[in-house]
Amino acid sequence: MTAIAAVRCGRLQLKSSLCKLQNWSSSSLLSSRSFSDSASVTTESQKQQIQEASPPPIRVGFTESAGRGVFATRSIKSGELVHTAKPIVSHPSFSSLQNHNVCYFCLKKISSQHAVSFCSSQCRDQAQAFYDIERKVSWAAFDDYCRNKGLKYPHLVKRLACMVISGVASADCLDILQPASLSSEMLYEPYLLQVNNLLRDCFTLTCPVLTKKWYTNVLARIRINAFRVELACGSYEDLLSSAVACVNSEAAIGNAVYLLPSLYNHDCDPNTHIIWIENVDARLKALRDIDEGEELRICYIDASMDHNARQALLSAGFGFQCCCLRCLSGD
Ligand SMILES: C[S@@+](CC[C@H](N)C(=O)[O-])C[C@H]1O[C@@H](n2cnc3c(N)ncnc32)[C@H](O)[C@@H]1O
Repeated sequence: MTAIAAVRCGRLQLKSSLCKLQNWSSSSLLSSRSFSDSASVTTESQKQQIQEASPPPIRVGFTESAGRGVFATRSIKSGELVHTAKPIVSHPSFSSLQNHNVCYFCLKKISSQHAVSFCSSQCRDQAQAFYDIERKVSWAAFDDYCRNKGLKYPHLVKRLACMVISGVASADCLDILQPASLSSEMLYEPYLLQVNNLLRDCFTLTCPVLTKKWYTNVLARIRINAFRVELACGSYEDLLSSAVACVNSEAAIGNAVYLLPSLYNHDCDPNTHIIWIENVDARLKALRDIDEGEELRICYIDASMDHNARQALLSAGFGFQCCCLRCLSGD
């Protein structure tokens, strides 16, 4: 289903969801941060106050050809932090778990003896409810299968399932996001059935909402909305290569799905990028001056690829043909 079709099919639901999204202050998933790194702002506490006082200078609206998108409500300066976002769901990568080097909740770098460790008591507390569920189940078969097949999304589904069972997330929390169209061949791919069976078997204590339909719906949304989380190694600028989503990488510390960042459309010459400095909390920063009313777009893939490779990846991974100015120029 294309973006437009998805919007048409779910108009009523999307309208009410959009109203919720525009009500920034009531959304616990968004932090209302927006500030300029100007010289007049000198101290961290002043920055903090401004961040907390200002709503982000953006709104969600409909584009002409790419479904919903994010638009500037005022001019935004190059380098400005547009907003930050906490994930709806996240999970460390296999290599992070193997190397015991990230917090199991926020993905902050740590060094530990165990695959499951937390960087702070706050992270432990926030993870407690779903981790208690997770610990009741033996995941060995599920983990082995996913590792051998190189699958990362089922881990996001596994964590979301535990969050739903523990009551910290609702079963429909990803419904607002655009789903990928999963072809019938994909739906009946042996691995998908296998993972679904493994997941169902793991929940012998079963939650009635976690049906195969739930799993398929969640996976369809995760497929095009999950970000690969890669820390920016302390450098704030020149991070275009970090502004990628949904591509395989050994460097990734984990994967995560966010609400507002999922509504940014793609451009091969983006005006905004998404970066991670310390942990899974995402920062959306302007890459150049953006005019009021202009759409903010990020790059989903490695922008250094050539035209044909970019088009092929966007078509296969996200189901659209890119018509950005760079692609139209043949670059
Ligand atoms: C992560 S979502 C972005 C938000 C989406 N437009 C929505 O309404 O939820 C990715 C999807 O948006 C659409 N999209 C994003 N960038 C696009 C572009 N440059 N041209 C056409 N469609 C685009 C595609 O359908 C893609 O699968």
